[in-house]
Amino acid sequence: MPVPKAELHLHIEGTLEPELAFALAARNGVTLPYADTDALREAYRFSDLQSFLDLYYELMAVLRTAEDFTELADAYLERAAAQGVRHAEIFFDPQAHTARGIPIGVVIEGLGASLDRAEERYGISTRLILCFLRDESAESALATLEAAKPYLHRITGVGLDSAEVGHPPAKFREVYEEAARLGLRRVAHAGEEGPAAYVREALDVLGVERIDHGLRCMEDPSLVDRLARERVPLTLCPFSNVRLRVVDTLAEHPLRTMMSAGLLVTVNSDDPAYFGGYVGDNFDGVRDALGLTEDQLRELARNSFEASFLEDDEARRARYLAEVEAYRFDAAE
Ligand SMILES: Nc1ncnc2[nH]cnc12
Ligand SMILES: [Zn+2]
Repeated sequence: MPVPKAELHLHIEGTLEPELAFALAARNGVTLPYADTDALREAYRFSDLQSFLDLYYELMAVLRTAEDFTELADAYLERAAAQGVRHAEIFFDPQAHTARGIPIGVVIEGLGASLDRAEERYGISTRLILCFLRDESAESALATLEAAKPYLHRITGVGLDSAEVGHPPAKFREVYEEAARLGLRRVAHAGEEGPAAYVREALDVLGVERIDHGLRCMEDPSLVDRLARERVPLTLCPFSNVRLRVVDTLAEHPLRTMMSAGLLVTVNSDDPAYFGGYVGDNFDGVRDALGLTEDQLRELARNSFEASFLEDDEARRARYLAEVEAYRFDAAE
């Protein structure tokens, strides 16, 4: 069994595997502009974040009913469990669905039906994080949070994703203030393609507790010092960074340098159906490409639970951390 871990940066729509996409397309009478799953996989060659997002939003057309969202989450949880995931904090993009006429309640209740039985079926505890699309307007983000109010019992926090450059965090000050008033936790993608200044802005203007990606903080040494001192978690996604050309190769990924700088980093899969692997595959990939030691892998697993939003269940966090300490790498596989 792989090392126990939490996954903290995972877009549920990014777990849509080609086989499920075609099955849902057939069920819902949606025509995809690809002949078959092989032709679709051929399209998974990305030049940057936007070229990925174009396909990611296009394929969402197959998700129409609550059952579709339940099936999508079930498929992710099953794969995640097999890769050692014990806790998952799952992003979803409501505006990508409401824009197609799918009510937000269908999305949340569909995902919720899967998450309600995740512990019993897959041994995974879960949280749901509602993300705003940063290339949509601030008003649209506010309307989305308003529409989510009947479902807040299912939502732990808010996030910010989609095309980063040109959409700085400060654009969403008001909706993050409202989210804080509602008692929601706050995270944001920053420093993936955008500059280190966006990471600072996410902390200072949006009050986020974790940064998703955050890679480009490395261009600003005083920001690195601050992130390390304040123990702000960074949810890294190594396979994603290679596929979206944020880094050239896995061997050049700054993960190790970031750990050495004292940063609280975690390893995650982002959009595993598109980027060549789930979170355990990302762990194996960086272990091999960067020559990580067992101690470093254990540190990454420990970090994932420390960075998780388990403050409402510290007993569970302690149990997971004990599992990490008891794990024997030499007995694996
Ligand atoms: N890596 C990523 N960056 C920004 N938005 C996303 N939405 C899904 N994956 C994303
Ligand atoms: Zn992401």
